[in-house]
Amino acid sequence: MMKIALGSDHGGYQLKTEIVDFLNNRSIEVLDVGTDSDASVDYPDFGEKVARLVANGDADSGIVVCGTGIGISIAANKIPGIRAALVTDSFMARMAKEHNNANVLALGGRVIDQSRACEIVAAWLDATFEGGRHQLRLDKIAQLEKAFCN
Ligand SMILES: O=C[C@H](O)[C@H](O)[C@H](O)COP(=O)(O)O
Repeated sequence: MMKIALGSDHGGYQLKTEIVDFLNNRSIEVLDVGTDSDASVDYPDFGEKVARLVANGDADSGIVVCGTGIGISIAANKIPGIRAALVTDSFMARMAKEHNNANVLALGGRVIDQSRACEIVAAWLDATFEGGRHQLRLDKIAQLEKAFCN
């Protein structure tokens, strides 16, 4: 069964609960790292938790949500091996997988509604990485990571 790590701050909490239901309906196992309420928390803590689960192979991929999706995607992208993509529509979601092989999807709980979020998650899950020229570009990103992270 596919496993997805899911995390948010308070700005993404409500949308996260709706995504949990959507994933459960698709028989996907959800590793929910929190947050668990609307109380104010710091998005880097949850971006890190999701990214670590994906980077170490405990989850197949991840979804992170904050108010805009910006801060939590920046945080997740600091973990080596993570390609977090902030998307706002299903075309971007499909491209994030087909071209960028994004292993973390970032969403804005104050930007998109539940139905848009579900369309986006479905488009990302159902797409397939195309490889080829796109793999060469991902290899360049991996080289950048090697050069600047130790
Ligand atoms: O990129 C950051 C996120 O959008 C946060 O969810 C946002 O900055 C939180 O703002 P506040 O603390 O004012 O609720």
